[in-house]
Amino acid sequence: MSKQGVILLNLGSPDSTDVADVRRYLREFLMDGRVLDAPFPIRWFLVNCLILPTRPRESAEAYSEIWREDGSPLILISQAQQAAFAEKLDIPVELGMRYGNPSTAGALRNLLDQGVDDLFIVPMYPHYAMSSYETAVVHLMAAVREQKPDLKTTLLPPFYQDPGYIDALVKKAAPSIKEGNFDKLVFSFHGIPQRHLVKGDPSHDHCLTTPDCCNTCHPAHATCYRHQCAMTVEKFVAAAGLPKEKYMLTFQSRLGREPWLQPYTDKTLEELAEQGNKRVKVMCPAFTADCLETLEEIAMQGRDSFLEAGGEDFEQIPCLNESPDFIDFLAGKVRDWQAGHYETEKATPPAYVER
Ligand SMILES: C=CC1=C(C)c2cc3[nH]c(cc4nc(cc5[nH]c(cc1n2)c(C)c5CCC(=O)O)C(CCC(=O)O)=C4C)c(C)c3C=C
Ligand SMILES: [Fe+2]
Ligand SMILES: [Fe+2]
Repeated sequence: MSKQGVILLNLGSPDSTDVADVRRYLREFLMDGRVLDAPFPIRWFLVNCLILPTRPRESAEAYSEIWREDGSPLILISQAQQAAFAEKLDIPVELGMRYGNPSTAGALRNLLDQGVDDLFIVPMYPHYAMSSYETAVVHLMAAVREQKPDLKTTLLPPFYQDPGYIDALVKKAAPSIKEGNFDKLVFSFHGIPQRHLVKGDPSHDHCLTTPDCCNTCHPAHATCYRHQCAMTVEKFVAAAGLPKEKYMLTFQSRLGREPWLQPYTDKTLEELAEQGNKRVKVMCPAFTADCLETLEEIAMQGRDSFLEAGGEDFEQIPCLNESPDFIDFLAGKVRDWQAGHYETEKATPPAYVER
């Protein structure tokens, strides 16, 4: 008899708002070759000589604005998701962060200590990006190799257009949008460098080769973050019945000088206000838990710049967090796995025949 377990993966927060803790977290985050993908010596120079001397202080201040009495919102919300999830299932559920604590290796160890030998992996990212979904999974699989190479594992694919996820998003937004009392709903996704899209295109012949590449059927979309974000928006507005003039898709949180996915959220919010849009709602579907990027960058900085540019009413619609519809949706995925609806990763290669 095998023993099943679930691991939820997210990116993580610093342990506290102390500059030293934020520096340690940023070093781990930015030395990840899937986040800053320059060759190691250049990455080392960028991180240690250009970013770490100043950014930890600025980031620590930003974290202090959103920090709760008992810790980081991202960690606390993720733990609440874990608890809500565990209540729905009768198997162990652990939470592992890519950077910082609780660590992915520790979460795996806890599951193995409980005798788990069949693991369902749930990256809490609806969209595939090298710097979110991929790095979290690769990091876990390195821990699996170290701790129990023969562990049976099954991976939940990105769920960016799954009707259950879209339905949970629509229900979350409903109290804010159902009266139609807004000029624009902005879907703001965490950005990535444009270069990452091209790098992640397995066909080497699609992403960003034409302006509307994301609307053309192509196998590259299995790993195309921009396509997957656009699909989330398309499915959402179809389900919510929103006309084209009522919404926009933008990308936030850029870092460095190279071009990231556009349009940029910060510039768009100012432009919207300048064009006379008085009431704006923003939702951030790339995050399943509220965090620095939603609570500080959007709900504080975004609000300030929108109001300063002439806007009057601004709302950041909360992420899915521990909303019952979202937890039910994920619990349904676990039940599908338990019912054998996912293929296992084990495949027997054909015998090698010498010619
Ligand atoms: C959709 C999810 C995310 C993608 C894609 C992503 C890409 C990405 N991020 C950075 C740089 C930073 N991100 C930081 C924090 C952070 N990012 C995400 C999600 C995605 N990042 C989360 C959930 C968080 C954690 C927020 C929290 O509440 O703790 C940070 C640290 C904070 C700061 O100093 O701004 C950095 C730095 C890059 C460069 C990148 C793509 C290449
Ligand atoms: Fe990020
Ligand atoms: Fe694309």
